[in-house]
Amino acid sequence: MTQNPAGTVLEVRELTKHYGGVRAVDGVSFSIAPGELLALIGPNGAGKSTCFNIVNGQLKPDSGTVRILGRDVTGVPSRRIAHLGVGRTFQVAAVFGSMTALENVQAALIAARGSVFGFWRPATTIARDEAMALLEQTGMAGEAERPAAALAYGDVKRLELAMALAGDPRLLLMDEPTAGMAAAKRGEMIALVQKLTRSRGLAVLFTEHSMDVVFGHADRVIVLARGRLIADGTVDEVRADPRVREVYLGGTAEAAR
Ligand SMILES: Nc1ncnc2c1ncn2[C@@H]1O[C@H](COP(=O)(O)OP(=O)(O)OP(=O)(O)O)[C@@H](O)[C@H]1O
Repeated sequence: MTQNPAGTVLEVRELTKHYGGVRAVDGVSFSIAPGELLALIGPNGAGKSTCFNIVNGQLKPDSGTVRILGRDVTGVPSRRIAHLGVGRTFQVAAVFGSMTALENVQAALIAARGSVFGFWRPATTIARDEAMALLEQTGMAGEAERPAAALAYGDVKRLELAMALAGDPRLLLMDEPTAGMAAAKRGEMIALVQKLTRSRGLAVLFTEHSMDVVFGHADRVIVLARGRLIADGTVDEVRADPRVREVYLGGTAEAAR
């Protein structure tokens, strides 16, 4: 098992959440260091969403702790977690369709900064250069002036990533970042996330169903099965783990390839 005792950004300890008799999450512990891209995987019903939603503050655990940058945020609501150095992207992209890509990122920067921008400045000039820089980093500079509603699906996901970076997060939580994308685009998207993880020293936790995405790009993989953490290691370690092969061979054989 791989451990990250030093410089931990996210530390999850003994998380448990039951629904009646169902142990959705059962004593799960893991951590993420800066510059690390960590995939959370597992078969259907394994507890991924429950675990992810406890970390992002949407759900309260029955027991256990979530620490972000050393601070106990267990049960702190998502809107407050966002102000503690955490960025998020969603399965269903959350952008304003009638606004341009640039305006969407400007709005995200304004939301992240609160009132630090002077009220006398016209809205269109606020944080324009920073917003453009984020669009450049996500390969979206060429689409800056297009309304978000007119963007291709993959570009909306890139825009959402640019917006999630607006608060200059240390931890990025991505719920199925490649959901709904064609195979080739999935690889491009996660390669971009991988590059940003390195260049910004981000800690990234992402859930993912595509094993090509996970095994091609994650630094570490944690595997849930029936609420329990059954593996935590590098791609090679996890792929070779007999328990992982067993749970996936019961459903899809893809993970064992
Ligand atoms: N609100 C709820 N009420 C009752 N049971 C729930 C609730 N949410 C999740 N569960 C149960 O908890 C278990 C874990 O569900 P969860 O959605 O976290 O798994 P998952 O790994 O994200 O699954 P999937 O890949 O299918 O999205 C499942 O047995 C599910 O039926």
